[in-house]
Amino acid sequence: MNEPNAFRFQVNLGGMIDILSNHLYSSPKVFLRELLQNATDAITARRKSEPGLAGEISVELVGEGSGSSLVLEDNGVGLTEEEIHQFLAMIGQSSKGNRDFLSQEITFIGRFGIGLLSCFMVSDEIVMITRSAQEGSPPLEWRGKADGTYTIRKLEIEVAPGTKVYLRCKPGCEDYFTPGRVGELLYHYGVMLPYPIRFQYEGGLQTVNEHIPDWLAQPDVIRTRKQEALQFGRRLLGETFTECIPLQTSSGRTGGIAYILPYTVNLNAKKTHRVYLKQMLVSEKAENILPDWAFFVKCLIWTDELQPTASREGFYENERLDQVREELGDSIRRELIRMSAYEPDRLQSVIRLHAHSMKALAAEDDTFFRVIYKWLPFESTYGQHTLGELMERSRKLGFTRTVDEYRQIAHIAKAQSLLIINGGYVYDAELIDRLPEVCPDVEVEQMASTDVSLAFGDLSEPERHQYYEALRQADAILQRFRCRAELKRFQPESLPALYLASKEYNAMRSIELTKQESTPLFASILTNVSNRYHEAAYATLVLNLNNPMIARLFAADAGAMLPTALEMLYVNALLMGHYPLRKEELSLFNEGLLRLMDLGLNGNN
Ligand SMILES: Nc1ncnc2c1ncn2[C@@H]1O[C@H](COP(=O)(O)OP(=O)(O)OP(=O)(O)O)[C@@H](O)[C@H]1O
Repeated sequence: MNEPNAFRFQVNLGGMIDILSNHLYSSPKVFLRELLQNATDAITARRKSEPGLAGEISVELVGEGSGSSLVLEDNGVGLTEEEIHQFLAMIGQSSKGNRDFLSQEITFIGRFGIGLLSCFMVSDEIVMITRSAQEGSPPLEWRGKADGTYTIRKLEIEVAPGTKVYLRCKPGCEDYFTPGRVGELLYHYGVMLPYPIRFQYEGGLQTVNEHIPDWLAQPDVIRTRKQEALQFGRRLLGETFTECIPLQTSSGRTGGIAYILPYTVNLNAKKTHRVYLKQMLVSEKAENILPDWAFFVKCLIWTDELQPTASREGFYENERLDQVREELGDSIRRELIRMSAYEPDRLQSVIRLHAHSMKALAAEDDTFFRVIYKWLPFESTYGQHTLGELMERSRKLGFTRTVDEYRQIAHIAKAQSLLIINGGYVYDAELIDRLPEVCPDVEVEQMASTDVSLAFGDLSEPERHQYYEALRQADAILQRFRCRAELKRFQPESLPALYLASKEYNAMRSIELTKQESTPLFASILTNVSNRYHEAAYATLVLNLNNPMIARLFAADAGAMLPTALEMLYVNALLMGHYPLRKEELSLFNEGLLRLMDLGLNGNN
């Protein structure tokens, strides 16, 4: 039998570059990151056999904008001709040998063998002059083109070991070839690099990473040098901060600074942090490096133990990352606990801005909850207060589980000085529920709208007789809404009527509201469902005899006025309780209003 022919895959380099530039890298600017990274790796590799070598990276911009060139030189390990064929010209092949994703040892930053291709986003050709540090290696010139071809030639010149990369500005990329932009990007990516980077351009020379901040080795020093650390954060993250927290893992291999955001952020806000691997910025948008609750900080993190993904915009989810995330979270938690003991005012101002984050953390961590519960703010019928302040007012705290329930009873509870907390926002009810574990002398009780009726005063026997007939009429008027009328006395006087509904009734109401917006088929299914609730479903309109208008309505023979007045009171009570209105209730309100105006005008005539 004939052997099938074996062919090699061909790579369309143009297509490959398009994939990288449009789908892998967030912007062409990353070419400078990749070049700095290669230079750093090359120096690190050479220092393995020559530990005393002082690494150096120099960048030169010749000209500006179109027609200009950028040259990046390092005194690293260089490349032999064989290595060029094997690593440089082979896409996806790297000399850096740490492909093992589980490896704990990360010597080099690069490892995918694709980084250099990013240079094609800003230049049509990459020219490299390199001389390997191996004894007797000749200087070589490699020219790689975006069409996938390359040439190599030996050079008859004297050069020291190392590599020089030349890029000529491609039309449309002029912005990346100006001194301002190059200087800014070099700082951005290389400010923490251990090897000095010098940048030369027409009329200027600057050292990018003159002072490597010493909090890299010991993040704790920012406690005594806060202003410096805040300024560092402003330069790198472009925001003005007033608070920062040192971060460090137990291995000492990951550290950083967490800057507390000076404004309140949404629970779902994207959390992005800037991460330096081996002191080189690899990720500006790392999302997965801190616990979810830490959405109130923006961090600078440096590590030598995490594996970046090929795009560098995240890190591989593995046990190591889990541990780092946990320990960085611990650093933040510990600092907040420390503040509670020594700088409570500082902690309180953080809580005021980031209550949501603090509650998320307290919900997850009992110790933290015990430390900060007093300062957590809650909405209550006594206003917006911290739990500590509310507990000073009463050792018995009522709370609701939903915002709707709270709204339905807040006005009446307020009038009766009943302390009820709105537990409807995320984490709130959960935390209140746990309060007695922390403060055994505090009682908490979940309240439903039907519970406030406990504070209603019954009518006297003669009153009951007096209003019997009017109440019967009122009951009949409200029957079509499956609502009963009751006459009571309660506070505040200004509230004429209160709408109370059982859970079943509320369920039925919301099914009916959905029915009004559904297709006929779905509506008939919903009818079957809501029928199940009919038996148990009831609502009550409690009319307040303390209210002068209700007193007049029931005392006098209201006659023609009674049905309209009751319907209006019913709709008004629904609105006060924040219940959504059904179609017929809305039209009732409109018609009722007109009818009352009509009656009023006729009466006045
Ligand atoms: N300045 C340099 N000095 C020495 N060798 C270099 C230099 N730049 C590139 N190389 C060689 O070229 C290879 C390919 O580089 P490239 O940037 O494409 O990938 P990488 O750095 O290995 O991995 P990654 O894609 O993760 O950055 C490297 O593995 C290295 O062997």
